[in-house]
Amino acid sequence: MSSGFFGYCPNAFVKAAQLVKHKSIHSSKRYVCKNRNCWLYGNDLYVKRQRFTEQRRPTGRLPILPTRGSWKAVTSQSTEDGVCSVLIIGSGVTGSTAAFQLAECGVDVLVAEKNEQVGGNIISRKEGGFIWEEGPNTFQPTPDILAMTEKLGLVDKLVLADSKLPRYVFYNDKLHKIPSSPLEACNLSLLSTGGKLRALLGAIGFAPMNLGRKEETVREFVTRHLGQEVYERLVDPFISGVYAGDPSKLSMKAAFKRVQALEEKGVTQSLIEGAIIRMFESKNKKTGKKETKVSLKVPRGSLGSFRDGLQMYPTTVQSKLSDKVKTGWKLVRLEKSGTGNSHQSCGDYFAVFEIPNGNTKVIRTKAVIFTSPAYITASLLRPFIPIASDLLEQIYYPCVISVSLAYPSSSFRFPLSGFGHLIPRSTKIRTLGTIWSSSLFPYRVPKGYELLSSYIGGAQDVDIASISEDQVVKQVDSDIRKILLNQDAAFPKVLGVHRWKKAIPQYELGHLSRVETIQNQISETLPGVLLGGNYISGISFGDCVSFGIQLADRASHYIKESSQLLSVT
Ligand SMILES: Cc1cc2nc3c(=O)[nH]c(=O)nc-3n(C[C@H](O)[C@H](O)[C@H](O)COP(=O)(O)OP(=O)(O)OC[C@H]3O[C@@H](n4cnc5c(N)ncnc54)[C@H](O)[C@@H]3O)c2cc1C
Ligand SMILES: C=Cc1c2[nH]c(c1C)Cc1[nH]c(c(CCC(=O)O)c1C)Cc1[nH]c(c(C)c1CCC(=O)O)Cc1[nH]c(c(C)c1C=C)C2
Repeated sequence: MSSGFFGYCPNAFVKAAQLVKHKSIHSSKRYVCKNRNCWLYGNDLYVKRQRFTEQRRPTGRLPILPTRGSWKAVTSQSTEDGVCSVLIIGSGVTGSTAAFQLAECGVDVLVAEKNEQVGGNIISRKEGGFIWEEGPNTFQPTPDILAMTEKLGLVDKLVLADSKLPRYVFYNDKLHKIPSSPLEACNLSLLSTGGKLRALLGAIGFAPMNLGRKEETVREFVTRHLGQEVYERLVDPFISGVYAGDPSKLSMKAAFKRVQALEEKGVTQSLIEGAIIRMFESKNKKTGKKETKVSLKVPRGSLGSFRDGLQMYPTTVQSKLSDKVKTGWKLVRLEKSGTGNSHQSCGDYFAVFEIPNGNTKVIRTKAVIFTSPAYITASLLRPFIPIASDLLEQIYYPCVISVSLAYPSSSFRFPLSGFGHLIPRSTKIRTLGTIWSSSLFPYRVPKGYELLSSYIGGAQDVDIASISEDQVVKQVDSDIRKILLNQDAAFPKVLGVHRWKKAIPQYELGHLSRVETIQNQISETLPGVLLGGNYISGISFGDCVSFGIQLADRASHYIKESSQLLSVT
């Protein structure tokens, strides 16, 4: 036994050994130590040490008499308050999509959401003639989103922003238009002549090879192909505007499958350059996937939302599924019924919830879809898959704060027309970027106002987490003044400040193999448990919709197969 093994729980090992030896525990039950850092399950002891869990079999010298001490049995295999075929944890875009699809196929589904409102990351607000978003702002209307829009009866609520609205990068005290084609890239004011030549060299094939074919960060990949300037002035701000991330930590392969795939297929470098430019229009388009057939057509490249904001999507699912969506239900524990070989058993699960009035509800279900963030799913599944839970916990979510401000139109140096601007981290401006929301959707502001949605924080500014709301607003306002406003512009109306303590999962080096290991352990240990959410599917709204549809498909197959198995045996 190594010293310090027990971390926070001295004597846990001895106590556990006593319990096992003297058979004062039941092997199919789970026991948790008072401080919740150690637990016993199936005769094995698990001890949590910082971010890792060690698994030990308590054997050896067993002194003194058995005592339950600070250990408590937590496997109640309680009688249930309700039953469903598929339980979905979380009502964000992934959970809402999966739930609606399953209900459409006649599967008995139940959604449990810990918050009082559905939507997860999606929060749309409406007040005083303004409509604004505190989470995602727009989506690229993929065939799956359009198909769901039709099925949900939301076609007349779909709003589209002009696809031609340019994106800008603020660099050297000027706004520079991002090119939307390789031709426009030649006239790009953002790059110096040297920077353009370096990118051109890469484009015609003079880029060093990735010797050893190691997994590259976004920074390594881009500087290798296109040079430092393209990286610093174009790709670093793009990464802010999608991941709020650090390009020297993100995995190229995981974050931008499509661009990396071009190189792996041996496609010429110039295509890589073109693809990087197109990242700004359409990132991560899936290849080889059967396209969903949809009658609703929209102009290519347009950006979508719904009349009162993106939250109309989950609230419409909620109203269609009525009492099958439970808000204020927080899953606190999952229990597995039955013992025996988990590969063969299609045993049920008991899900234990805390509900608003301080009571508990227990739901029995055949399958569970977890769409909760990785770190929450880790804590819920730790008793069954401790190693995979450690991997889930390693997925980093930085803090991002969204700040929605309204200024009189007269405050601006020029008429606002564009998607918004992003700011490279090499400048001294702290805000990551600002969406010119009233330019995208003019009906969302009262006449005479402009609405700006800014984002601050992210993986390269971890100190933001400890800054007060007032300071954040002052910082964002002062950054906007440097870029868009007249000197005498009045202080804005502050519509909303939302601190996303854990905003967006970062697809760092090793992400894809981490997810593969997690998925393998789940399918080996927990039949009928499926994982979804933006740390697996891809982070965009569209990725989550598509993955929600796939999850529904897999869950309904599982239900069919397991009921066939039961009728045969
Ligand atoms: C600030 C910000 C801006 C963004 N901008 C864009 C954008 O413009 N365009 C775009 O395409 N994407 C954008 N995204 C990304 C996109 O919004 C997300 O990837 C997507 O909304 C995630 O959906 P989800 O369903 O996977 O997860 P979530 O929205 O995180 O949903 C998970 C749900 O699980 C619930 N839950 C957690 N624990 C429990 C529990 N124990 N019991 C019950 N329920 C539980 C949570 O309350 C939550 O509702 C943005 C994200 C953020 C944070
Ligand atoms: C500055 C912070 C952020 C802004 N948006 C996000 C963050 C972290 C999150 C985000 N934005 C988009 C996506 C979906 C990505 C996808 O795969 O489609 C996510 C997760 C969309 C997006 N936003 C911008 C771009 C270039 C994209 C990709 C595709 C598209 O064009 O729609 C640009 C952008 N984002 C933000 C700003 C201020 C900005 C400015 C140009 C905010």
